[in-house]
Amino acid sequence: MGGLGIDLGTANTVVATPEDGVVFNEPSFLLVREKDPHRALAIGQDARELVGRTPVGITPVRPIRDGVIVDLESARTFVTAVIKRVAPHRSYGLRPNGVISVPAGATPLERRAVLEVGHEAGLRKVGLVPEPVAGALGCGINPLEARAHLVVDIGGGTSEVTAICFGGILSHRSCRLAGDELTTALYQYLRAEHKIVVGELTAERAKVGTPGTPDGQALVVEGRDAVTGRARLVTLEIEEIVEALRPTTTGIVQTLTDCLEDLPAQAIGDVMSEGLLAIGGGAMLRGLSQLLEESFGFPVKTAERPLTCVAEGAKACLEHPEVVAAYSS
Ligand SMILES: Nc1ncnc2c1ncn2[C@@H]1O[C@H](COP(=O)(O)OP(=O)(O)OP(=O)(O)O)[C@@H](O)[C@H]1O
Repeated sequence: MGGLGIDLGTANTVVATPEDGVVFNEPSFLLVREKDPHRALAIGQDARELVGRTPVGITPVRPIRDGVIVDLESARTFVTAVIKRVAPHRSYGLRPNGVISVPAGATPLERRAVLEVGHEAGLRKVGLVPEPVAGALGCGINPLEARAHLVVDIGGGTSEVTAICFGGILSHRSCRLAGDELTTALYQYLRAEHKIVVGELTAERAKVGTPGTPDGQALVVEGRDAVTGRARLVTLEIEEIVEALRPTTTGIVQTLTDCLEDLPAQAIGDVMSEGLLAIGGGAMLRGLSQLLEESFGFPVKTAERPLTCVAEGAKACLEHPEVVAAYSS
């Protein structure tokens, strides 16, 4: 059976299909003409690259904030363009079915907005699944078994901590301390401590690290001196980055603590023996899994593919509608 598993994220949108796996994995950005907001000029990476250098009359839009749709019209334009991009090459028939992930804490109104956008963007049947449930499924965990699983999803806009068991949510907490906030914290640290102003993309690169370089290697960051305005380089040791981000990561630890406090004792036993599953791009932050293990004393397993496991789980739901049905309320 065909169809699309869709993770509509604040930072990235990922689409997976049963036939081909991940077929779209790009930033949730859209570029439109102000006079014609229904037509996408560019989406994803192409649109993201133009941020900060768009000509007059053209606007970059992020239709998703904190995991939920903030602008129905641009979300519809964005999702329609994404489906057009991934669907023509495949034999889905005219209107593919879709399962879309939503934050576990989404309100009924926010869930309805996603359903509406899915239908209007051309999907035939649309199912919704909570992100931690999809993420767990995408990592090979059965979210219907009679055993508690604790999932932390550190995305672009929010960190969500959710305990799931037997088709239901045991406890859930979320905070707005996630990838975007970590990037902002690093930007502010560089300005305050090193008197250097960097671009958003530079701060993001410093947070993520350079692919292919060893984890402990220092980073050289380029920016503008806050006083003289001249270009300047700063070398940042990894330990310094970890410390600069400490106030934000401590907030994420607090959210986990709050969620654990709501858990029944029997479920705590499951979590102690099985540990915590960390998903979302922020789960790859250097030093984070060690911090969580030190704070809670149980193992932390970072997903093998933290950025795509939610879409892969949503795709798996196409073949397991019982998961969508169980977690639909
Ligand atoms: N190696 C890395 N280290 C730290 N952060 C990373 C790394 N790779 C990606 N990120 C961050 O992960 C975030 C994106 O994660 P993800 O795609 O899971 O979020 P999202 O699903 O779009 O957001 P949300 O769940 O809030 O809607 C970005 O802030 C990005 O900077």
